[in-house]
Amino acid sequence: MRLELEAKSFGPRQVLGPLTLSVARGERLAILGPSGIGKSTLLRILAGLDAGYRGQLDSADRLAVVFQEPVLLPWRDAIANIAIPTGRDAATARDWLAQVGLAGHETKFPRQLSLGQQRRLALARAFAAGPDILLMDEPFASLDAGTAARMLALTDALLDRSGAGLVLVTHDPAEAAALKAHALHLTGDPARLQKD
Ligand SMILES: Nc1ncnc2c1ncn2[C@@H]1O[C@H](COP(=O)(O)OP(=O)(O)OP(=O)(O)O)[C@@H](O)[C@H]1O
Repeated sequence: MRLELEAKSFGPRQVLGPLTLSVARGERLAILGPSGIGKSTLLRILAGLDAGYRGQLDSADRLAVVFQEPVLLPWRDAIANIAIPTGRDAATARDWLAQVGLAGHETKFPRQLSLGQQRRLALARAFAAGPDILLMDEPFASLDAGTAARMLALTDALLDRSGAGLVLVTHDPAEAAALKAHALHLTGDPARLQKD
């Protein structure tokens, strides 16, 4: 996918652009920058969730998005949380749960899972959709160090296995390094992308 962003504004205030970003299967990018610079805004544009900008987004790729909040179906168990949004059957959903270390939790509801487990469920759902490109917005924030490290390793392994590309939004350069992602920095006002 490729984004040529001339400008993104909220009211009179331009927050982003001009900037260009492209990513393909097998490539990993991390978008770094301080709070409020426009990282989430950029990711939402890439995900097609915000069409209010000047520029062009070209994407024939299948995308999956992982947000900081796991955004699960509260009244459905873990299997249904994968099967319903992705259209996969229960056996496939079960297999994905096992791959993210959630075997034995198949019939639990999201509220019966810890935040780390909910995040892994959201990760399994994203990969179950078979994306070409995975878009992630701070998915490792507010986890304890051990849980975050395990989830980073899991994400790395699933990206390797699936061949999916990655755009990771984070304020933490260590996460970019752990995922072997090429780091791009948002800087300035309005913010533009700068290579390492
Ligand atoms: N819906 C909106 N309406 C008006 N301003 C907005 C809106 N969404 C974001 N902004 C502003 O745009 C700028 C970029 O916000 P954004 O959430 O993309 O930053 P961020 O880098 O993701 O920050 P954080 O790391 O804290 O999540 C901020 O100044 C924010 O206040």
